[in-house]
Amino acid sequence: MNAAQTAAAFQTRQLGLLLGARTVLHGLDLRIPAGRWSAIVGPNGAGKSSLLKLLAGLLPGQGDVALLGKPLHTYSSRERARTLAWLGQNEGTLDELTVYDVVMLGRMPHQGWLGAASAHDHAVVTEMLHRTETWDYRQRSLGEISGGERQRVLLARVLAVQAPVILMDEPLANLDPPHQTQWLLDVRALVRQGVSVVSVLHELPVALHADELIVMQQGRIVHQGASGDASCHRALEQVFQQRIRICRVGTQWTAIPALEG
Ligand SMILES: Nc1ncnc2c1ncn2[C@@H]1O[C@H](COP(=O)(O)OP(=O)(O)OP(=O)(O)O)[C@@H](O)[C@H]1O
Repeated sequence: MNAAQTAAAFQTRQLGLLLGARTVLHGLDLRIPAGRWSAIVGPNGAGKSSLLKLLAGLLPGQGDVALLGKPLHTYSSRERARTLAWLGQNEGTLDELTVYDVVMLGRMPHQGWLGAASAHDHAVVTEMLHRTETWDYRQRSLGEISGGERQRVLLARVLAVQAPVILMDEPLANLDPPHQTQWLLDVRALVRQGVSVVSVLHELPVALHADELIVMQQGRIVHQGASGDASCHRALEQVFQQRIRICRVGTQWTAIPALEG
């Protein structure tokens, strides 16, 4: 086990979020292991995206967040951008940029303030465009490609950061089944390299492949544990109001709609 794996990717203490009069997150004490893939799941409005944004330092909340053993607020913005890569939802401001330039944005934390992209930066961008099968669109603007193609470009940008910690909010949105499978394989490869991946997912059959699930409901964590554990499956069925069943298909766990009664 290397040093990054012995530390937690994230450790929170009494992490809370109040939006207007509404308590969105209720004092969460959470440890997310390093070098693993953790998937945050739960019903609409449970607070999943809010939690991810607080872990990324994108929203001010109450309480503390430590990233790889060090308080998040003590990171410089540049150091944080190198350490933690973020894939969010609805990033509409990039529409005018070419696909190539969007992926090159992932290299910015590695460049000097006025520095041009290096040959290494171009090589990494090229590799990630090929890996996400977006190379053919590289000269088109982000606003001129389909939703799934766009999602793959944003994934390429996140991969181009080559950060030890990656946060992804609904990374499978608009991806067709083969690209969902590819995403799963990419995440596994990242974890094998020691990267910590935390993703918010609605696709339970994919989430059930994570090392660990964090199950949320109404701003609280109701379960955290291995995705294959029976207690985890019961927690999922409970937060989704017994309207899904977790069952085994071959060697895999999956979720199906509970159509009976
Ligand atoms: N600006 C806001 N003001 C007040 N409440 C908000 C605001 N933004 C979000 N909320 C509320 O915070 C709660 C958590 O929202 P969040 O987006 O974190 O949930 P989520 O679990 O990611 O949901 P979904 O699965 O629908 O994406 C929801 O009840 C939402 O209505």
